[in-house]
Amino acid sequence: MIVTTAQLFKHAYGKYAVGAYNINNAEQAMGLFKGCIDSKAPFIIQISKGARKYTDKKMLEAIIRAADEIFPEAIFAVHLDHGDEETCYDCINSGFYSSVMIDASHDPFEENVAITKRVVEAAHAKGLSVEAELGMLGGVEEDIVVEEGNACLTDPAEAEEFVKLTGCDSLACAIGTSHGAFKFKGKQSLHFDVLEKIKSRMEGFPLVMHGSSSVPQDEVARINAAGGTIQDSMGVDVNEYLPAAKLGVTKINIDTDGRLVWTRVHREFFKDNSSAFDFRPPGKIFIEEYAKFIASRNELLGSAGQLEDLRASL
Ligand SMILES: O=C(CO)COP(=O)(O)O
Ligand SMILES: O=C[C@H](O)COP(=O)(O)O
Ligand SMILES: [Zn+2]
Ligand SMILES: [Zn+2]
Repeated sequence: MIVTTAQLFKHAYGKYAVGAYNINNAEQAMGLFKGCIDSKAPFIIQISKGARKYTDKKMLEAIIRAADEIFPEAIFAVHLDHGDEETCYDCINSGFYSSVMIDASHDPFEENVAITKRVVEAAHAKGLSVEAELGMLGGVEEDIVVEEGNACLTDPAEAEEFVKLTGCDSLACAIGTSHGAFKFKGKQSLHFDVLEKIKSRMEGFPLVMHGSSSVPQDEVARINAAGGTIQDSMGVDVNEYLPAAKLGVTKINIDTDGRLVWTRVHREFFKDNSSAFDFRPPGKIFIEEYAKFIASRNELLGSAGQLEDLRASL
């Protein structure tokens, strides 16, 4: 069942975070739905601009609608990830999306406010919610690369002002994470001090954490043992998901870690079966492994086991 992100956030706020997972194809959809049903968790499907172009946005929509029929117990929202203004309007008018993210965080503050305001107006007129972004994460997102030194944390006073000015429904804050597989050289903690300050100014307002993959070291080691050359790096400490959730982070975005599962499964499969050429055997393994990965993340986010309580509240 497709619901709004607002319904998911209302149930989760201050207690747990809803996992927001990017998908691009049928295998990811099957693994995601299976993992969320196995762990009894609500979830958010994220669709990036790149995912909309990978096969075709209509193909992805059809896959998700089919998954909804195959897994009738599932409760989820469909969200545009890192949208520009034009893509936001396309999604708002599609009748399929629950919410959109307008990411104008790379523009100056005033510009970010103006663009976000326009999207909020269009989205609210059709009953959709809007996630906006303030501050700048490091790493790679779509075609933008932000070097570590240029990333900047969200300013709590600015965040409060931004939300007042734009009327957005949730805010992606930069609290020390970055996109992609190359996050931190050593172990690093989230900036809980910044998060606490943001929360104290905006009690009850849902915050979003991007760049939340953990880049599991054993996963990277297995990929490299099977021929990969993924460089040494650390991700977000998974034990910090729940403390962040208690401070108002209601949506946690995880994409890279799922790609690492895909890479490990396929590298190992073809290393062990060098004459194989049927994509279905590794595809089947991937679906199972991705489902297990998703269930493990939902446990850490605290969303596991929330499905029936959420259903009763709708
Ligand atoms: O923020 C994300 C999608 O918007 C994903 O972050 P990761 O690259 O850490 O998985
Ligand atoms: O933040 C970006 C997401 O991980 C989506 O990545 P993508 O644009 O390669 O689909
Ligand atoms: Zn951004
Ligand atoms: Zn992101």
